[in-house]
Amino acid sequence: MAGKDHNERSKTSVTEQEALDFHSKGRPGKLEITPTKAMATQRDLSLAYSPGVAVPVKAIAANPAMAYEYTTRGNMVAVITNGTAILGLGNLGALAAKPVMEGKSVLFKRFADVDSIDLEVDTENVEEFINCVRYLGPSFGGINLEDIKAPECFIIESRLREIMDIPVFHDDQHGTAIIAAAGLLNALELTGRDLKSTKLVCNGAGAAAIACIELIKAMGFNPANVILCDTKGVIYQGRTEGMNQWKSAHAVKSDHRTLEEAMKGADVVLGLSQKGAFSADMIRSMAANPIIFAMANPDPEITPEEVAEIRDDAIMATGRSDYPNQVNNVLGFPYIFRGALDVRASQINDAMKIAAVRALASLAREDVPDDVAAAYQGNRPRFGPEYIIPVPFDPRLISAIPVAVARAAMETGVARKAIDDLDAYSRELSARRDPIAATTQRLYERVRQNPKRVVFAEGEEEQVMRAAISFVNQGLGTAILLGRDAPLKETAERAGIDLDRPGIEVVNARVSTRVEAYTEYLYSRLQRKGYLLRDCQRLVNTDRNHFAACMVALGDADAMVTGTTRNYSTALEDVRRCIDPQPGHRVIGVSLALTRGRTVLVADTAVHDMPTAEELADIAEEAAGLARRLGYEPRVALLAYSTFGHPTGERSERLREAVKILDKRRVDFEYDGEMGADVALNAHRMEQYPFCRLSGTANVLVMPAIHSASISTKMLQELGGSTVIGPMLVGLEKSVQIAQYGAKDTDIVNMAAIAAYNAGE
Ligand SMILES: NC(=O)C1=CN([C@@H]2O[C@H](COP(=O)(O)OP(=O)(O)OC[C@H]3O[C@@H](n4cnc5c(N)ncnc54)[C@H](OP(=O)(O)O)[C@@H]3O)[C@@H](O)[C@H]2O)C=CC1
Ligand SMILES: CC(=O)C(=O)O
Ligand SMILES: [Mg+2]
Repeated sequence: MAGKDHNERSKTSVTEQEALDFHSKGRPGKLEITPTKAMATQRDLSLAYSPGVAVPVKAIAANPAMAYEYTTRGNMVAVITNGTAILGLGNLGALAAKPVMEGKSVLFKRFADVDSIDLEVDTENVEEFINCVRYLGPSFGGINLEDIKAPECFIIESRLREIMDIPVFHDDQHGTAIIAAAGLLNALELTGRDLKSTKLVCNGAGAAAIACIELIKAMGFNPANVILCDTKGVIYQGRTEGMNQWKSAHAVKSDHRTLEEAMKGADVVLGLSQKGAFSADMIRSMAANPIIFAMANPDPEITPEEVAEIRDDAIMATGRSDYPNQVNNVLGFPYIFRGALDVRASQINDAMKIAAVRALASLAREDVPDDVAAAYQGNRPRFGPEYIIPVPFDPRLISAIPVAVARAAMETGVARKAIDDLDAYSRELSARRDPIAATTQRLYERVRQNPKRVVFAEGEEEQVMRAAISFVNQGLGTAILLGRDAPLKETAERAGIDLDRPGIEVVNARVSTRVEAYTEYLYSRLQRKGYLLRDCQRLVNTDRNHFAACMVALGDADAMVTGTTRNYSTALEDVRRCIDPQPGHRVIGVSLALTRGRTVLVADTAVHDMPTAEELADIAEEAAGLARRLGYEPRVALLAYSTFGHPTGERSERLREAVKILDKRRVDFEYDGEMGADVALNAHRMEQYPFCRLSGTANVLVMPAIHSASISTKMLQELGGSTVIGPMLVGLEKSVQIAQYGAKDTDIVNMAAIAAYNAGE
C-alpha cells in the first residue's frame, strides 16, 4: 500500500546550516511583539497609559470578565515548558527548549491567529513549576504546556487544571492523542478493522503515549489488546522496574517481555519514544496491512523508506512534514485553542477533544476542493493509505476544527460566552488565516508536482549556491549552477558547501559543448542589430546571463534566475537579447505584496518607465493573467492620485484612457479606474462610488508609472510590514526571473521557484 510512492516522492529536507541561518537571520528568533494601537501622539499616550489606562483597570477590578474586552487576554496563550522532554531529544533544559516553544507560538499565530508567547521555566521541581504557572493565570486566555516529561507532566497538568479557571492543555498528551486518534480511526476504516479486536502496541509510556492510549481506549479499544512498552520493554502486570502509577494503570496480563515479542502479529504500532526504536524484523513480524505511526520527532522510530524496503502493505505515518500522513499535534493545538478562546472556555474537556478528533477524521474523508488541492504535495489527495489525515496547510482546518470545539464547549457547559451562529463563525474563521503561507505554499507545491531544471546564472556566488541547494532539497527540481570550475570550487570550499550531490549540475560556459549552438542562435538574432559573430561568441563565452538565457531559449534548461550581481535593467537587457516576448504579450514586472490578511499584485514594477494608455492596458492584462495563474480572481484598479475625475488634472488622463481601451478589448476580468489607492483597497471608501465596477476591493494595482510602483512597494515593505516578492517578470516567451541586486539566498530560491512555476507544465 504505502511503500512504493515514498521512494518516488522527492522528500523536502533542510540542512543544519539552513536551520541555523533561518533562526539567526534578521531579528534573532521567530517572534516579535507589535502594538495594536498607534502610539503616535500625546493623546495616544494619555489613553494607553496614564491617566486613561486607569479606566479599564477599574472596570476589570469591578468585573474580571472585562479583561476579555480591554486586554489581550482573550486571544493570548502561553506556551510553557521546563525543557525536560524536548521533542524526542530528551531533557536538554529550559533554555534549549526555547526554539521549539517560539515555534509553537508562531504556529498558533500563523494557523489560527492566536497570539502566543513562550515561557521557559527553569525548574524540574513540580511544586515550583506549578506555583510559577498558577500565578500567571490573569495574563492569559489559555495555557499550553509543552515538552514536559512524564510522569511529572501528569501531576503538573492535573493540578493546574484544578487551580486555574482557563484551559490548561498539555499538548504532547492531548494534542498528540487527538491527531493520532483521528488518523487511527481512518486507518482502521481503510484496513477494514474494528476497534474491539484490533491489536495495538504503543512504544513509549510517557506523556504522549499514555494520553494516546487513554483516548483510544475511551473511544472503544479493548484494553486487553493494547500493550504498552517503554525502555524496559513490555509493561506487564506485576512488573516493578521503572514503573509509576500511570504506567501501572495500563499494565496487561502478558507473557511478552520485549517490544519485539509484542509486535509479532500486531495490527497497529504507535511510536512515541525515540529515533530508530523499530527494527526491520519488528515491522516484518506485524500482521498484514499493518498501521505504523512512527511519531518521534525530529526523527521517527523507523522511516517510511525503511518500511517500504520491508513491505508494501503498510499504512505509514510520521510526525514530520516531509512525508505523507503527518501525525503531528500542529494539526490540533492552534485550532483547539482558537475554539476554546472564542467561547471563553474554562477548560478543554473530553467532549471538546473528541469533537476535534471527529472533525479531523472526517475532513480527510471529504473531497478536496481545487484551492485546497494546491496545499498538498503530489496530486489531489484522495482518502486512502497515503492520505489518512489533512496536512497542516489545509485551509479548511481553521474553519472546521474550532467550530467543532466551540460547539462541544457550549454543549458541555464550559463556555462562558455563546456563539449563536456557528456558520457565520466558521466563515469569520476562514478570513483569519494568514494568506502569506497559503500563497507561497501553493506556488511551491505546484512546482514540486512538476519539478523543473533551473539554471542559476550567477553560480559562482555563495548565496546563489545556497539557494540552489535549498531549491533541490525542497524538491523543486534540478539546479544548474553556471560558473568557472576554479572560482566555483573555491567559493564552495570556503563556505563549506558541498555541491557534489544529486540534483546539482555545474556548467562551465568556457568548455561547454553548446557554445557553438548558442553562438549561432544569438548571431541569427543579433546580426542585423550591429553584432558580429565574434561579438556573439564573446557574449556566450564570457557573459553568464547570455549563456544561461540561451540555455533556456534552446531548451537545455526550463527556466533561469539571475540578478544578484547586476542591476535589474542590465540583466533584463541581457536576457532580452536572447529571448523574445511571448507573441501578443508585453514584458512587465509584477510585485506580490503580502500584508496581514491580504495579497495584492502591483504592476509594472520593473520595465515601463512612464507607460502610455495602451501600455497600461497591456500591463493590466498581463497582471490579471498572473493573478489567475497564482489562484486569485483578478479585480484590477488603475491607480492615480485622483478618483473618477476628481481632482481634475491631466496626470490621470492616461489611466482613464487605459480603462476605455480595456473596455474596447472586452477583457474577461474586472477592472476600473482611475482611482486612488484608498478607494481601491478600502471597501468603505469604494462604497462612496456605487457605480464602481469592482465587486470588491482590488487585488491587482496598476500603477501610473514605474516610480510610483517602486516607491509604494518599497514603502509597504519598510513601513507597512509587508512581505514583497518580486518584481516577477511576466510576458517573456521563456521563463526567466531576475532577483534584486544583492538578493539573499531565500529571495533567490523564491525567484527560482517562481521561474520554475512559470515554466508551466
Ligand atoms: N508527532 C507528534 O505530534 C508528537 C510526537 N511526540 C514524540 O513522542 C516522543 C515522546 O515524547 P513525550 O511523551 O513528550 O516524552 P516523555 O519523556 O514523557 O516520554 C518518553 C517515553 O519514551 C520512552 N522511550 C524512550 N526511548 C525509548 C525506546 N528506545 N524504546 C521504548 N521506549 C522509549 C520512555 O521510556 P521510560 O519511561 O522507560 O523512560 C518514556 O516512557 C518524542 O519523540 C516526541 O517527539 C510527542 C508529542 C507529539
Ligand atoms: C510535536 C511535538 O510536540 C513533539 O514532538 O514533542
Ligand atoms: Mg512537544
